[in-house]
Amino acid sequence: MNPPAKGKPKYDSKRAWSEVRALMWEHRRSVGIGLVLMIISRASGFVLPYSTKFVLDDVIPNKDIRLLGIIALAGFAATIVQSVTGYALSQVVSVAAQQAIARLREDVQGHLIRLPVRYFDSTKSGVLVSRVMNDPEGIRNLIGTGLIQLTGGILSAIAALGVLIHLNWRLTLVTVVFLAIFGAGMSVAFKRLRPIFRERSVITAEVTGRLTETLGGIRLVKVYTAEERERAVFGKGVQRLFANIAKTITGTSLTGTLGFAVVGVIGVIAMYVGGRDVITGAMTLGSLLTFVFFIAMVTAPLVQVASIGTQITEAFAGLDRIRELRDMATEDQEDERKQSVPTVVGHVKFDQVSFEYEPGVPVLHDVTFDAPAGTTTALVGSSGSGKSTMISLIMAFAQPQQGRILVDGTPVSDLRLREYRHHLGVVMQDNFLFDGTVKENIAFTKPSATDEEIMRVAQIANAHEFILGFPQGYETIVGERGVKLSGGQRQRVAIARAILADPRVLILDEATLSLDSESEHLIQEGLRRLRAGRTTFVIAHRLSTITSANQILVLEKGQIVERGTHAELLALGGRYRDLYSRQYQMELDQFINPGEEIAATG
Ligand SMILES: Nc1ncnc2c1ncn2[C@@H]1O[C@H](COP(=O)(O)OP(=O)(O)OP(=O)(O)O)[C@@H](O)[C@H]1O
Repeated sequence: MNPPAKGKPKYDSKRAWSEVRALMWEHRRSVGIGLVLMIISRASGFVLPYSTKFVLDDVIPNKDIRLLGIIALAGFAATIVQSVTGYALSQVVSVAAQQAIARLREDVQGHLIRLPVRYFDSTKSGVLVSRVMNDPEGIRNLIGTGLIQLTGGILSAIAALGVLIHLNWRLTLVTVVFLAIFGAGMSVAFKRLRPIFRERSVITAEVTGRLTETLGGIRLVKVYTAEERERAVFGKGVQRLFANIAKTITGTSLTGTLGFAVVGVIGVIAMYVGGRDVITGAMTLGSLLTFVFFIAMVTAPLVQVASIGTQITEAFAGLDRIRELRDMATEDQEDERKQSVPTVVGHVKFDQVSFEYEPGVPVLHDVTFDAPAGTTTALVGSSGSGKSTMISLIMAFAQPQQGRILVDGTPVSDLRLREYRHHLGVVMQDNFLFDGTVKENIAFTKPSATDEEIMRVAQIANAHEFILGFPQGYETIVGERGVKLSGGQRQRVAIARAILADPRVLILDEATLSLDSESEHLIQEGLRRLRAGRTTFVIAHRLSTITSANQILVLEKGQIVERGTHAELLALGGRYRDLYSRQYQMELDQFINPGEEIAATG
């Protein structure tokens, strides 16, 4: 597991504050009501301790039962007001905060999934999940009870301090000196704790990410009996998390202890100095007891301020991370600057395209070719030669560093991606299905499709028969990533899905594994129907595909080394012939699909 990312943009507290202000302004109604309720609640909390003074100084010496009744009534009323306002406060403010969290989560997820693909390649999914689910939680502490409690704490500490000065200013001065020492200790402690708190969210994201991967690859883990290794990796992560939490527990409990010690010392001083003042008559007994109560009313909020302060720093850090993410331009935002091209015919051209993922490591070099609308271009070449990279560029997942990719004469970089991708269709080796019904998976490309449409495309894709074979038919649940279907069945659902999308440009990555001849035939037929009339790019592994392609591009180390039709390239006797005799001839010898003999020999 990696240490926390270094070289991150610096934490911008000015911007964070302005964001918090904006957030509070947006929720000014509930924050305002919350503040009023909090002030009423805190003020009513003063009544009971302050009435002690009257009971001791006025009621008892004068045996004034009437006044005692009034004080008791006032105390009772204040308690009710305090409880009701306290309840209303949490209702108004907490609900508003949760609503804001829900909205922010929606917002962040919406922004995240519109970011360019390269961002997902370079960021762990655990981190992304945490960005959407955990970081917005911080809001709770800002517009929820956190900041209001903080304000309330500070206000009531100030008010209580006023009462203390009124009761005995000398004693108050001594108290303040000790509180200042406590405050300084707290500030040092929290300065040290803050980075540890921040690191916690990084560790949590990493551990969650790894756990998600382990579960996603559970079959691989089991086959290679890697359970113990995965447990150890997870254990290490969890221990790191534990060590981090342990540090913060030690830190916070130390500050708590310091708080208790300070309160104790202040209590002792109050008892000693105050006791002498009572003896000398400088202070009444009632004032002394009230003083002691009010010391607690000053210190308790201060301790609270320190802990809420940490939560608020956490919240700031979370919002800061969200801001970083939201500052990244989404593909939609980039689209706004581009011209709208509603129709795509499907004429694709690569014009001296060069591309690298990592600076200085070229993956494609000076690739030029023309794929007229409706034709099929087969990409062949050894592993790592750049076939998938070419496909990524066609899907506009990445932009070439040099050269242009033109669609109907317009550079892809000038097209609105949303509009362009609307005309794309894909069928990959490992077709991703979502956990839902077969019907939902086919309709993924057109949610408004009718049952008849879905059935029609399933028939064209040769999927209808096997779907009807399931007891639940089209309502069969396919399981996460489609695990409940066979590879060939998944492939056919993906073909149906692509047919429904009715794309102008089609991308196929043929399966490398041999399927039994029956389903192989059904899939080939489905693909043939899908390809008809569409510009198709296919990473070809099947002989029937390359023989029927309009052009074959032979890639080697990111360059096109040969191009032409199957017959032309065979006649050339070069790299393609080599590949052909090694790969396809073997296939031809072992396994001939119906109809292929003619194509292969023809
Ligand atoms: N996201 C990425 N970041 C960095 N390098 C990458 C990335 N994806 C691919 N590459 C590199 O680019 C080169 C070409 O990979 P590509 O996947 O295009 O090859 P391919 O011809 O499709 O191979 P295969 O037939 O094995 O799928 C490889 O050297 C690979 O390591």
